Amino acid sequence: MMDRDKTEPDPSHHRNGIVGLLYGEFTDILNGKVRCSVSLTDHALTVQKITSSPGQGKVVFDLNDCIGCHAFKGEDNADTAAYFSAYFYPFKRKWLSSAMARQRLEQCFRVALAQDPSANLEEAERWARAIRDASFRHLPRRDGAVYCEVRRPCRLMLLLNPNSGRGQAMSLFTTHIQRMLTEAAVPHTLVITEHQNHARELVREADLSQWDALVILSGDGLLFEVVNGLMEREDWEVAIQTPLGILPGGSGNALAASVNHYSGTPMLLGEELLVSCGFLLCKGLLSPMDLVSVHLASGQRLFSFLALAWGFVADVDIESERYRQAGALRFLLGTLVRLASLRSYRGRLAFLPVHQEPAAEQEGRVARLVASTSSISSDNDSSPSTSPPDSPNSSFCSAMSCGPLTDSSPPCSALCPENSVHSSSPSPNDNNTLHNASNNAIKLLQAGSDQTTSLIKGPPDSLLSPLDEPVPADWTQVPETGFILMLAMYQSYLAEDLQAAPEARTQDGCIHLYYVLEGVSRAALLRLFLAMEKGTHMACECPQLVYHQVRALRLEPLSTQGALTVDGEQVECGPIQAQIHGSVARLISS
Ligand SMILES: Nc1ncnc2c1ncn2[C@@H]1O[C@H](COP(=O)(O)OP(=O)(O)OP(=O)(O)O)[C@@H](O)[C@H]1O
Repeated sequence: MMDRDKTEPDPSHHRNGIVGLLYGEFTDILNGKVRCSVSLTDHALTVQKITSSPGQGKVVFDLNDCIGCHAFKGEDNADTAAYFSAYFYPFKRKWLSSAMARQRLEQCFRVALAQDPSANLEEAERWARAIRDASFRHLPRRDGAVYCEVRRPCRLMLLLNPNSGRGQAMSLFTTHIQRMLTEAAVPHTLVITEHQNHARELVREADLSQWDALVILSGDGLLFEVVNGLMEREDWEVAIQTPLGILPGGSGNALAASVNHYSGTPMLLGEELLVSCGFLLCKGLLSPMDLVSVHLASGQRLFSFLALAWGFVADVDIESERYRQAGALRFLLGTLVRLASLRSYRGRLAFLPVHQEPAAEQEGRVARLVASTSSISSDNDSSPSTSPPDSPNSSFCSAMSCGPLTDSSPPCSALCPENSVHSSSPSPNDNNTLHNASNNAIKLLQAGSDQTTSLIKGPPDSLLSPLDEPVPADWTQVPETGFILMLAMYQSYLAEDLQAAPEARTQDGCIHLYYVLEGVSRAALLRLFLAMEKGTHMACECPQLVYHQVRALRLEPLSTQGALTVDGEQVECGPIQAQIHGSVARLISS
C-alpha cells in the first residue's frame, strides 16, 4: 500500500462500501488491542472491529467533535510500529443524568504495515494530517453568522487570574485546558496575573503581532481589563480585532456561559462549561462582538462587553463578594439576602429604541461630547469611522494547516515545547492573601484614580449628548420613578445559570434593556430570578418588568444607595450613559 504509485486512484477509498479519504487496518490500542478496519471520510472516522460481523463492533466518530490528531513513534526502541491518536469531545450523557455534556474520547491506533519504522511513521503522519484537515474543514457554524477562523498554527496568550472564583483557575488549567491545547497543537504562553490591572497594562503595551489570540481563564473581570487595555492603545482599531477567547474560571462566568449557549449547547456549569469553552477555543471559529461605550459622570469612558447593572442585581453582585468561596452559589445567597431587605432606588432612565432612527444633528452631538469628555483623547477627532472594517484582518484568516506539534511528537501528556509560563504563580490553594485585592467591591474604578482611566480611545459616540445636557429629543424618557433594578445586557447570560437576555447575541447591535419598577412583591421578584435560569422571565408577565431593545441609554440615579456595575466591576455611582458599537471586537465563539 505504501509503495503504490501516487498517481493511481487509491483503491482503499472504496473499501467496505465507504467512499472516503483513507482506509487502513490497525490495532486499536486503547480498546482491547483488537484489529480494526479504519475509514476516514470527509465527516467521520469509522472504526470496525475486524473480528465482528459487519455492522457490529462499529463506532463512528463525527469529525466535528475532533480537536486534533497526531502521530508518534513507540517509546520502546525495539518497537518498529508507529501510532496516531485522535482526540474527540462528543456529547455524552452525564452520569446519573439525562443531560448531555462534552466528554473526552481518545482513539489511538498502532500502525505496523512495514518492517521499516520510518515507513510506519510516515503512514501514521499521513493519517494524522488527514484527520486534522478533515476536522477543520467542517467546523460547526451557526446559520446566518459571519465567520472566520483563528490563524493556524495559532499562538495564544493565555491570561489567568489565580484568585478568580474560588482560586482554582490554575488547577482548571492544568487538569483540562493544558491537555486540550496540546491535543489541538495550539502553542500558548500562560501569563498569571499578579495584581489588578496587570492584564490591562500588559495588553496595552504588548506587541500584538506576536499573538493570534488573547484568551482569558478567569471571570469576566479579567476580560474587561483586556478589552479596556486594547482600547487604550493608539492602534486600538486594529488591536481590538485581536481574537479574544474566554474560559470560565470565575464565579459568574457570564460570557463563557453565553458562548456555550450560542453554540447551541444546553446550559452547563463548572468544569463541563470549561470543557465546552475549551473545545470551542480549539476549534477556533471567530464571530464579531459588539462593545458598549460607557461614560461616567467623572468623564471616564469604558468599554463593556457584557452588562451594565444598577440596583438589585449590582448590589447582589457586589455584596455577594463575601460568599466568594461558595463559587457560583454566591449569587443565590446574595439574592436571598437582598430580597429579605428589598429596597427601591429612585432614578431617571432614558433610551434610544433600536427601531428609532437617530435625529439629524448627530454630528453636533459627537463634537459636543468630545469637547465635554476629558477621557476621549483629542486625536479622536481624526479617529476612523464608527464601523470597523467589515472584513477581518486577513492575517487572522488563513487556510488550515497542521499545528506546531510535529507528527512525531509524543502523545498529549507532554506540553508543546513552545508553551511557557510567565510570572511566578502562587499554588492554586495559596490564595488567602490575594483575595482582597481581587475583590471587585474594594477596587472601585474611579476616574483619575490611575493613569489608565484617561487613556481610552475608540469610535465616537454619535448617539450621546454630553452628560450635563438633556438627552436628545428623539429618546424615550421613563417617568422619574422608583426602580428595583436596571439591567442592560449585550450577551445572553448574566451568570452560568442566569439567562437574563435570551435573545442577545454577540453581534446583534443592540442593548437588551430590562428594568423592574417598584411595587413588585418579593415573591414575584424571586419568581423572575428563578425563571431566568431558563430565560423565561418575560413569560412570567410581571407588570413591573419592562424590556426594550435599545441602542443607547442614560441612567441618572437619584438615591444614594445602589451600586452601579459595568461587566460586574463596580463603578462610581452617578449619571451614566452608554452606546453600542456593532462588531468592534472579535470573539472565539461558535
Ligand atoms: N492576580 C490578581 N490579583 C488580584 N486581583 C486580580 C488579579 N488579576 C485580576 N484581578 C482583578 O480581580 C477582579 C476579579 O477578577 P475576575 O472577574 O477574573 O474573577 P471573579 O470576580 O472571580 O469572576 P466573576 O467576574 O465571574 O465573578 C478583576 O477586577 C480583576 O481585574
